[in-house]
Amino acid sequence: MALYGADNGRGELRIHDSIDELSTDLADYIAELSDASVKDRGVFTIALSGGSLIGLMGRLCEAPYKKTVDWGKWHIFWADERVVAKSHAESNYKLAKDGLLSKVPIIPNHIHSINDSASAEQAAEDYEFIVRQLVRTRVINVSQINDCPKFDLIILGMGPDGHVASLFPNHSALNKNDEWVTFITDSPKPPPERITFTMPVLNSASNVAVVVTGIGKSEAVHLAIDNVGPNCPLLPARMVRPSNGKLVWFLDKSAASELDNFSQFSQS
Ligand SMILES: O=C(O)[C@H](O)[C@@H](O)[C@H](O)[C@H](O)COP(=O)(O)O
Repeated sequence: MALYGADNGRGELRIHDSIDELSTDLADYIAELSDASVKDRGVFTIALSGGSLIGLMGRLCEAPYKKTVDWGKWHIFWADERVVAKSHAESNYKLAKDGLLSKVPIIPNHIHSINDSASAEQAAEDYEFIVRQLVRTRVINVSQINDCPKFDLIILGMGPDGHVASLFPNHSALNKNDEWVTFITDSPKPPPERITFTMPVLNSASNVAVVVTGIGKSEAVHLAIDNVGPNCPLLPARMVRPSNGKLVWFLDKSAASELDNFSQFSQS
């Protein structure tokens, strides 16, 4: 059974007994957002990350979602990407293509992948150009607050160090406020070269989901969500607070186990 924590200002918590249950809830959530967005604007813009997330989204390729989701209206982006060839085992594009995109009828030119034959710096510049074009043509919504792109959904994983997308703790990319897409060449998590949406873009989305499983991330979940006082290290995941959107955490019990109110959730 899914256990829903109250929103403490750091997002809605959806804590699940099993990975299986989490995957179904995640598929329901994405399908509902897609329906609402297609009804409202005729498109659904979703930005993916890499890692275990794509496997957890796998339920979307199964019944009933495979038939009921309006895949032709989806536009796919990457909140972050490793700067490697699209055919490379480390490519987030390849991961998503093999695990999801090749199994559902998404229109090929709605899949907005990076320029994989350029340097990290050039790839970031090119990707921002693509996003700007689609903002101009209103495929991607725009935030009235800061003119940033307003994706219908940005879906993130989180590392045990609290990184999201390719925004790592204590890295200068975390403070980039004047660009939509930036690059790094020294990622602590391999491979080193990556491009990533900046924090203002993450926080401009209509919906942000952070999907985290496993005991190895429980401390970072605690630091990202609980009130941990002024000496708390500045975790990228804690900085995710959509200014005019909704944040939802999808956690399994292991990842949630160090939350201050975990015992309360587990009894509800
Ligand atoms: O390309 C990447 O490496 C990412 O987008 C990264 O932010 C990832 O989502 C987290 O590191 C969680 O990855 P895991 O779920 O595999 O631990």
